[in-house]
Amino acid sequence: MPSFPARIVVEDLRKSYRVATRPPGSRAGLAAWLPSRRPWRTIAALRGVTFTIEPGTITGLIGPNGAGKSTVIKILSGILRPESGRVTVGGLVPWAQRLRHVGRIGVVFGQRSQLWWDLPVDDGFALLRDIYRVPPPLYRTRRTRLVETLRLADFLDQPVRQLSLGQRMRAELAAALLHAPPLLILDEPTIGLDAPSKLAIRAFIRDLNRQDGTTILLTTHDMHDIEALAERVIVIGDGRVLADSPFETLRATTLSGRRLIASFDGPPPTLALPEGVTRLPATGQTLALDFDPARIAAPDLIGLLTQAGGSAAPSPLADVTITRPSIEDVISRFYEHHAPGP
Ligand SMILES: Nc1ncnc2c1ncn2[C@@H]1O[C@H](COP(=O)(O)OP(=O)(O)OP(=O)(O)O)[C@@H](O)[C@H]1O
Repeated sequence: MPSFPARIVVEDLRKSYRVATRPPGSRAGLAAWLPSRRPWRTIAALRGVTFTIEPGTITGLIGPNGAGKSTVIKILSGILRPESGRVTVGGLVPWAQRLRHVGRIGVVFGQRSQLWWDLPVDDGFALLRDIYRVPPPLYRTRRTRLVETLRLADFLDQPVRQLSLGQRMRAELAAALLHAPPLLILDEPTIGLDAPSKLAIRAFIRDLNRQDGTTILLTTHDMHDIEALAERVIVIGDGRVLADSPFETLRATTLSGRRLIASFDGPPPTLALPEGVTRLPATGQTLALDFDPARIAAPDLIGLLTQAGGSAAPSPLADVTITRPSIEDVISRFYEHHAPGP
């Protein structure tokens, strides 16, 4: 069990990046190499982010590309220092008390390795044991358990660079957990993995949370990760928190809609859409509509399709399917709805 509660408190977090801009043209390009001549611009990555995460929970941090998720993760991991705002993780300020802090967290970046590329996996583990000063009895127990649950035995003696992506991800998880941290931060833990590997990683994360009470914070673009794991979802967009709710609330409020796909034997009709119905881009002889069944019943909507067409005879309706939107659809519409202003 974790030895201290990994409560995360983030208040009004702000962070900007200063980037050099390069005006077009080779002469301007050369001048841009001189620091004094270089034009700079500022990117506001976080514009006041606030949330609290309770120990023992699994929280998903989601948002479109460039929203600020990795910046939050890097600040929570102690890699980056914000411009302003307050952050404590289990009472420690990550960037100010970094050494103590990193001994209490595990971090896995799906796109980067914390293991040594040319070293066998097990040698990397031993190095991490020394770096984190893990007491030998704890190390032995943890290593044995992680090797077993993450099925590492077959490739412990192989250099990391020879591993498949799925094997490397499992080794990375073990590496992040050797020192038994009460908080595990995962940045895109299933990126690029095949379906069975994704399932295995999700099952491992869930068990870790249930059995050890480890607090989990993960970013992902894979909504199946969120559906399988996150009891709570924080949506970040344009450096701000757009939504923060239990996953079930997000599901109930946004997944109640239905999608109707109708195909016609000819051009689809032009419709005056009733309230609660939105037309989606569709091609050829197909019409796609999202509708709220509380406002218009499916048979009534189908009735409209068969009668529509103005003065011309409507194309005959060939087929109709009604589906629930996937969590991906819901989230991408949510992002569109909250798109940053100019
Ligand atoms: N080192 C950096 N230097 C300059 N700008 C940066 C840097 N890191 C991030 N940014 C900018 O800050 C903003 C937030 O980036 P961040 O990587 O936090 O987003 P993200 O939500 O993790 O995106 P993604 O889903 O694409 O990984 C973006 O506009 C990005 O271009």
